[in-house]
Amino acid sequence: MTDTPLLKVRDISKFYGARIGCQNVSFDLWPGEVLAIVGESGSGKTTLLNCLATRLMPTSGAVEYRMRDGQMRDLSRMSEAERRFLMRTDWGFVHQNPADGLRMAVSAGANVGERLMAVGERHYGNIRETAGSWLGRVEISVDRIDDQPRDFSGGMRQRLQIARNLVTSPRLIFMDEPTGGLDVSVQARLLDLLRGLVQDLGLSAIIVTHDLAVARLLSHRMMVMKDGLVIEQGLTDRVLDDPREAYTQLLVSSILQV
Ligand SMILES: Nc1ncnc2c1ncn2[C@@H]1O[C@H](COP(=O)(O)OP(=O)(O)OP(=O)(O)O)[C@@H](O)[C@H]1O
Repeated sequence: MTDTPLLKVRDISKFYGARIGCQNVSFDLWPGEVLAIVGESGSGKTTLLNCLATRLMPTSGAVEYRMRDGQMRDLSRMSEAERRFLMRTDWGFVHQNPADGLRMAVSAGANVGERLMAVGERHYGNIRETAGSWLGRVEISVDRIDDQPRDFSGGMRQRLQIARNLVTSPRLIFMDEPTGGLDVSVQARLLDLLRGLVQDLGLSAIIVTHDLAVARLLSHRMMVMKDGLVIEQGLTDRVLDDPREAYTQLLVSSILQV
C-alpha cells in the first residue's frame, strides 16, 4: 500500500429532484482494499456507486482518483474522453445483469478481446490467446470461445463479464450486486472465484450488495447505508460481529435468523 488513497470521496450528495439518493458520503479507498456498501433496497447504494464511477453526476461533493502517474484528478473536471478512457482501461464495472456489461451477440472471445483492443493490443493471435486464458481463469471451457454469451447460463455470463473487466489489469473495479439473481450454489462458486481473483490481482474494489454474506466474504471494510446516509462504517468483521448502530444490529440479526 502507498500513503495516498486510490480514491478520495468528499461529501458526495445526489438528489433526484427533492428525493435523496445519497447524502454527504465521504471516505478514502486504499490500493488493494475491498469496500462493501450494504443496506436495504432504496438506501442509496447504487446511486452512490454510480456517482463514484461517473455514471451519474453528483449534485455536490468531489471524487478524486489517483492516476497511474500518481496525480490525483478530480473526476468531475475530466473531459468525457478521459473518463471514457479510464472506464475502458483502469476501471471495471460489473453489472448485476451480465447483459448490461456484455455484448450478447458477439463471441465470448470477442467480448474479452474488445477490451484488450481498447488498450492498444492489435495482434489477433495474442488477443485470442489472452482471451482464451482469461476464459480458463473464470472457469469457462476454452472450447466455448466462439460461442455467444446468449447461449451461456447466467453464472457463465457473469463469469464472462468478470473476465471482460479484468483482462486489461484494471486498478479499480466497481460491482453492483455481482451475485444477485443467481442460484445459491452458483453464487457460492462465483464468490469463491471473485475472492481468489481479487486477492491474486491485488485489486481495489467497491461492491454494492444487500447480502451481508457477500460483504463478509469479499470485503475488508464496509459502509452501512440507510435513507441515503452512511450510518456506520468500519472493518467488515468488526461491523458484522459488533455492530454499533441499532439499524446495523437489526440488519445483522435479521440475516442470522434466516
Ligand atoms: N432515476 C431516479 N429518479 C428518481 N429517484 C431515484 C432514481 N434512482 C434512484 N432513486 C431514488 O433514490 C433512492 C436510492 O435509490 P438506489 O437505487 O440508489 O438504492 P439502492 O440501495 O441501490 O436500492 P436497490 O438495492 O433496490 O437497488 C431511492 O429512494 C430511489 O427511489
